[in-house]
Amino acid sequence: MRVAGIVLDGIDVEFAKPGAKTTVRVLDDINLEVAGEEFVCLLGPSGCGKSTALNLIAGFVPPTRGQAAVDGRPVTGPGPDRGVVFQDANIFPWMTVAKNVAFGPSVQGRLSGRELDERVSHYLDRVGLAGFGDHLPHELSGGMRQRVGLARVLVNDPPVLLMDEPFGALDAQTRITMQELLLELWDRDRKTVLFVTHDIDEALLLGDRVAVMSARPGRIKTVLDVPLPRPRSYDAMADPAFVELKNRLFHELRDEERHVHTGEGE
Ligand SMILES: Nc1ncnc2c1ncn2[C@@H]1O[C@H](COP(=O)(O)OP(=O)(O)OP(=O)(O)O)[C@@H](O)[C@H]1O
Repeated sequence: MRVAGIVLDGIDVEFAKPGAKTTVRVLDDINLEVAGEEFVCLLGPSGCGKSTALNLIAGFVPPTRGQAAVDGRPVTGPGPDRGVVFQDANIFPWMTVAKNVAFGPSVQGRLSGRELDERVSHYLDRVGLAGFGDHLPHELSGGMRQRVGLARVLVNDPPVLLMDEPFGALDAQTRITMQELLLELWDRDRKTVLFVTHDIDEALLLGDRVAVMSARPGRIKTVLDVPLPRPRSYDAMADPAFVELKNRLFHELRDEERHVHTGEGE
């Protein structure tokens, strides 16, 4: 099956300044193509517009200029072809894990009760939560809640996954476990992924390419290939190619952080 790609073509996004009649430009002439089944990480300093770019592809934010397209169709709003995973797992606290995962497909109403149960247990199994279907979210750790968040999106089988720092709130060890889980899921069931992060290790461990954004207004400053073999695991971080790329990205990001702190580009 051909999987949808993403195209950002000449995108500007401007927001109204609170209390003023002027606008502030957050994204400036963003051009980026993510091929079908490609995993691209969007890396940049805080406030450079990474989430805005992701929200634009998700259809939550309209462009001021330019156009975003998924699978060749212009993005005009949210749609089932794009699954979005946020830092906060975004799960309903009053529903069991299984009911949370079943929520999307049950709203669509296309599956029989039995098909839905099978699908939910399949995805719970895939994210390592077999046996936790009856638990309530408050009974789970942060990592487990994020597994539920992933299953909730994967169960709809969207061809495109948009992930906004999904592991950003987790402790270091859990974060690595979740990164390895995502690698394993993606290796088996390729999707087109745009993954926002400000963590260089995470970007290099996960991505086929890393697009580095400049400080505000956000532009795509550099796009690096990550030629590390797959399947990857945490051990990839010891690869000399990883260390070299990390060094390059560190300097790219440090330059941009300096712009943030000196107010350049505002
Ligand atoms: N809806 C909005 N209205 C006005 N300003 C906004 C809106 N959304 C984002 N911004 C501003 O746009 C800028 C970029 O925000 P965005 O969240 O996209 O950056 P980011 O790179 O994801 O940041 P971080 O890494 O800190 O999460 C920020 O200055 C933010 O305050």
